[in-house]
Formats: sequence, structure tokens, C-alpha cells
Amino acid sequence: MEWCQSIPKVELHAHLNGSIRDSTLLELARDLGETGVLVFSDFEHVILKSDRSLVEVFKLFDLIHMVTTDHTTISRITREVIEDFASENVVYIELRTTPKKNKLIGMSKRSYMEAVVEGLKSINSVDVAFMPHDVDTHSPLNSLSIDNNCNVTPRKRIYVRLLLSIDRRETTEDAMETVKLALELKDVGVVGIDLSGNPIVGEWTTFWPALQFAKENGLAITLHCGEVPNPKEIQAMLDFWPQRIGHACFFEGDNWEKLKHLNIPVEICLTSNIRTNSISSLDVHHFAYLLIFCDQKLESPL
Ligand SMILES: CNc1ncnc2c1ncn2[C@@H]1O[C@H](COP(=O)(O)O)[C@@H](O)[C@H]1O
Repeated sequence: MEWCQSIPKVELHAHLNGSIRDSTLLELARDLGETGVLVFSDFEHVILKSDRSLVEVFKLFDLIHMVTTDHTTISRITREVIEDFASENVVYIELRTTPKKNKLIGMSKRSYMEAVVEGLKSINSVDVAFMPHDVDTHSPLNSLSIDNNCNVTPRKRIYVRLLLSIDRRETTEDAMETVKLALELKDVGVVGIDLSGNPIVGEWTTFWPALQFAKENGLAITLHCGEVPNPKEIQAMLDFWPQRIGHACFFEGDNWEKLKHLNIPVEICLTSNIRTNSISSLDVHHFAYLLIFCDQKLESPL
């Protein structure tokens, strides 16, 4: 475990509101409980439960979103999430989040993302390189920090890229707004679009125009794909040829063949898949199958 903690890591599948510290969630919920908006003990029980089905996961996200509504909180959780990943020696992270609107508090998708960027700017415990011009490809991962006594110590550096998520509950217009926002925010490190949300909700074709527009304009696309059995959707998503897909729990023979043929990498989430019961045990997880396939490819690169 210590070894796992200490090696430098790359994190490609982190949802902002899925990575919040429990202590922060409980603190925010306690505050909201005092105003009568929610019952704190119910919230606490749900947060501290470690295993939950996929259906329960999405109920949990609705609860989490109740306590992370305002700009200040979005900035705070962004800061904490990046600090936590850096403390585990993640050196490159693609953080994804669904830009949200809330007229009641004057939040637009843009102002939500501005709050995320504010959060990144406010981090001072580690060096955060999140704008493309922050990246000096020749610099080591650790930069130097000099304290008042002129002692020089290496500082951790984490490279952050952002993906904007489209939630499957959204409309075609919402999705298009997210893609246009992503294009406008390229300068602050937005590199792509993710399609996520409850996989049994909506039709992915609703988002096809926005995803196609994103692709035509140079944004990378990653799709949550095959998190539940849905052969038609899996085939169509692979035909769309995204840069990456997430999960792939319910792939069958043909799907794997197509995935390999198109060379589409899979973002595997072992803990998530086991905890949500999407996969019954690690022994039968498709991770091993994909690892063997990658190994074979490396051995015979032609
Ligand atoms: C467990 N597997 C999953 N499958 C699909 N979508 C998921 C997910 N886990 C998280 N999300 C998506 O990420 C949102 C929370 O982060 P943000 O509010 O965007 O930062 C959830 O509401 C859901 O849309």
C-alpha cells in the first residue's frame, strides 16, 4: 500500500463531486441541516455507507449536489480534491465535472466553471499547472520552494486538465452549451468532454449533435459506456469512435473486437465497479483481459 501511495500516478477518471472529502461533505450537510433544508442524520448515514448499488450511487450524487451548490463551495471542493490527489502523489489529473446552472443563486454553467478555476488558482500547498502555458515540458515534476530562511525544498507539482461532463439527464441544448463553454475555456486547461450520469436514464443520441460538434472542434471525447447491459448503445458509442471510454463492464465479444480494432483505451474503475456491484469480483473483472491484450500488443507492435 505504501508503495502504491509513493509512486507518481496519473488519474484520468475523477469526477469532482465524486471525490469530495467525507469531512467536507459532513460539514456542509451539518450547516444545511441547521437551516432545515435536510436532515443531517439521514445524510450522514448515506455518506458513511461504503458499498452502494449503482442506483444508490446516483441518489447519493443528488444529495451531494444539494450541499455543493454555491460558487464558494465549488471553489473549495476543487481546491481540496486537487490537494488530496497531490498528497497521494498524483502528478497528472484530468478532473471532470458537470457545469451546473441555478438561477436562484445566479449560477450559470460559465460561472460554475469560473468557480472551479478560482479553486485551482487558490491552491498554494502544491504547484498546480493547469493552464497550457503553465506547462514547461523541461521542468522536473518537483519544483523548488524557498522559505524565509533560504532553505530550498522540493515542492510537489500537479498538472491539471479539465473535462466538462454532460449529464444524461440534460437536453441537447444543455449539452451544446457545455461544449461551447469547453471551447471557450481551452485557455484554462479544458481539453475534452465526458458523457456521464445514470446510464439507465435518457438516450445517448440526445447528445450526439453536441458530441459531434465537440469532436469537429478538436475536443477529446470520453463516454461512459457499457456500465449497464445495453448492446445497441455500446455498439453505437464505439462507432462514434471516442478517444476513450469509461467502465466497459457489460461488453461482449463483438464489442471487445471493435474496441481493439479502433484502439480505444478504457478508463477502468476497479473500486467503483466492485462497490456498485457492476462486477461481482476482481477475479472476473475485465481489467485482466485488457491487460493481457495490451501486453500482447507491446510484444508485437506491428
Ligand atoms: C459510478 N459511475 C458513474 N457513472 C456515470 N456517471 C457518474 C458516475 N460517477 C459519477 N458520475 C457523474 O458525475 C457526477 C458527479 O460529479 P460532478 O457533479 O460532475 O462533478 C454525477 O452526478 C454523475 O453525473
